[in-house]
Amino acid sequence: MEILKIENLRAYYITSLYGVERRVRAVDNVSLEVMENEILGIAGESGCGKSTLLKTMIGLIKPPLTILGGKITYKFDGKDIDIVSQKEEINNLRWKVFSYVPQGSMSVLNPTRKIIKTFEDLLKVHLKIEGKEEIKKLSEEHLKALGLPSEVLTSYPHQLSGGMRQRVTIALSTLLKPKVIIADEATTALDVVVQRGVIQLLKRIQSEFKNSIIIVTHDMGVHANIADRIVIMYAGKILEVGSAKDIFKNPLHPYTKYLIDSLPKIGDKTFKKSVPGAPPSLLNPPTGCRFHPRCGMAMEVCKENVPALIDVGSGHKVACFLYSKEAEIS
Ligand SMILES: Nc1ncnc2c1ncn2[C@@H]1O[C@H](COP(=O)(O)OP(=O)(O)OP(=O)(O)O)[C@@H](O)[C@H]1O
Repeated sequence: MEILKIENLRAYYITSLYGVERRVRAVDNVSLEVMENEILGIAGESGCGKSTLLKTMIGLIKPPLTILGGKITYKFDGKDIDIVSQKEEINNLRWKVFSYVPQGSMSVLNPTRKIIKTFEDLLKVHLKIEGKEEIKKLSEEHLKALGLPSEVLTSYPHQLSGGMRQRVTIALSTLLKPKVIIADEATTALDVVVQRGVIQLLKRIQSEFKNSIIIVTHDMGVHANIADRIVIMYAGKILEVGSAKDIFKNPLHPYTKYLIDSLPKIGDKTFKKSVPGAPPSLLNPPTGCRFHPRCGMAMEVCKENVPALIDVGSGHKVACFLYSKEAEIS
């Protein structure tokens, strides 16, 4: 069963300079389902719209970011809540239904307060728990369940290592047992050993609480380690979705093939080809398939029509005219 459904979402940054309107088409007609009890990875190069897609999922929609169409529906307690048309519901959903782990842990933890204070705020506001002893007990139990030392509660953020701070941030975001955890580049800027600790923590949370985790990173190595399914984004669109096994063993879209082929393999000393050309500007993206100017397989149709994202079997979806003639309806 799906817990979150995104349908035909268009989220643009609309600005105006000297009376001239600029539209950055960061998320352009994107549809996606997040299933219960899965780790979904969202991959793609810098600027392709990954963070914008996450922002819309958590209802962080402030100008210049504007939703021009589509739905973002959370399903819980037998209800469907579309946070585009029911913005006022976002505060009821945050922390309990979804929580967000942002890129830098220091932006969540107050540097002037001990960690326990941040746990306390969350428990007081959302669960109306006031007793200091009960707050301490619940916080300690939660950290213990996640294999983290409870001593961190009496520390200030600067007394912890970057990796521990990130893990504490993740622990905080799971304190109220949300059904969906949305993590933006949670492992970026951490060294590989610390990165492994964070990945293990996310996996442990998922197996413990059976919730869904959405993890955004450009690092395909992290996706290989953690994701059940992977979404490949390019220039504001989804080009491919599939199980991690399908994406790594049987990538279909020429762009995904480049991404996978460029990954280093032990013992393989062959030259790795990078994707030719540069990512397009989302102010004025190419017509047709947005990848066609960089694609070695491009055909005439790719220049004019936008390929629809089609299921080619077992939930493996691809938007490419090599696999289906169906074009997107705009
Ligand atoms: N506040 C903003 N105003 C205008 N354009 C923006 C704004 N924020 C992001 N963009 C543009 O939207 C597009 C998508 O950006 P986004 O941050 O979603 O990409 P990303 O894939 O998450 O990249 P990264 O991995 O570098 O964070 C980019 O072209 C970016 O320049």
